[in-house]
Amino acid sequence: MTHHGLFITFEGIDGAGKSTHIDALARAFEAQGRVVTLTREPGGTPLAEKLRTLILNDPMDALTEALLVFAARRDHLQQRIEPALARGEVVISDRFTDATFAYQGGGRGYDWETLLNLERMIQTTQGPEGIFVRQPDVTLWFELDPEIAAQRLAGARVPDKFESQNAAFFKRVSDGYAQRLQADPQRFARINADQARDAVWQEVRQVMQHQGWLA
Ligand SMILES: Nc1ncnc2c1ncn2[C@@H]1O[C@H](COP(=O)(O)OP(=O)(O)OP(=O)(O)O)[C@@H](O)[C@H]1O
Ligand SMILES: Cc1cn([C@H]2C[C@H](O)[C@@H](COP(=O)(O)O)O2)c(=O)[nH]c1=O
Repeated sequence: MTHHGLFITFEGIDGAGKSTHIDALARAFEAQGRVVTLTREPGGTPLAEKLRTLILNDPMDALTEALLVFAARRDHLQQRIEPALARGEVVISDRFTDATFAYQGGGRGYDWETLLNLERMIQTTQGPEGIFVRQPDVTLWFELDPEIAAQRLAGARVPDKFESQNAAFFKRVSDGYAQRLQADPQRFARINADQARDAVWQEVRQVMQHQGWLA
């Protein structure tokens, strides 16, 4: 049986609980016979993982950060995401371009229009139906109060450059996500991340069932 590729992204502030559910979603698709590519941004290819180390650890200005995340994304799209989608796989990515608008646009205050231009340039794809700008089929936005996310992360691991930002930064990141949702409401599903893990998982599952992708 041939399948259409599906591109699903998880988004939200650090500590919102995304990673907790990504594996479970992959297993649920596999149980239905789908091949899954699990990946993350920044990262997902050897080159993009090298850029990730720089992005998460080295101080740099907002434009440099934006250019590096888009460079990593271009490699990721070309080497992993597009080939997997062409094979009909389910691609699940822990973050994608909405994170750039949220963190570099919202958190850092970098120019939104420039990010839109970079998005168009980096995600332009040549497919059988012509040229288009690649976007996820569905984006799950894990919404959580920054104070609660910080409590969840406290002591869990050594914080990186982003995780050590204050609550005001994460409030701007959340506002950035909200702005992306407003611009493309059909693509987004809001997940109430301020619930027990099982209740969060039920919401994730329901979104997939609503799309007709999971039984
Ligand atoms: N629903 C929940 N209730 C309480 N704690 C949770 C819940 N979901 C996840 N956690 C815990 O919160 C912490 C952060 O979760 P997780 O790593 O999944 O978040 P994340 O969104 O992937 O973060 P990051 O983007 O920084 O990697 C972990 O210690 C995890 O066990
Ligand atoms: C894709 C992307 C990510 N970031 C930030 C957001 C997070 O703080 C880190 C990634 O860490 P995670 O534990 O894997 O969530 O990178 C960003 O600032 N811009 C981006 O485009």
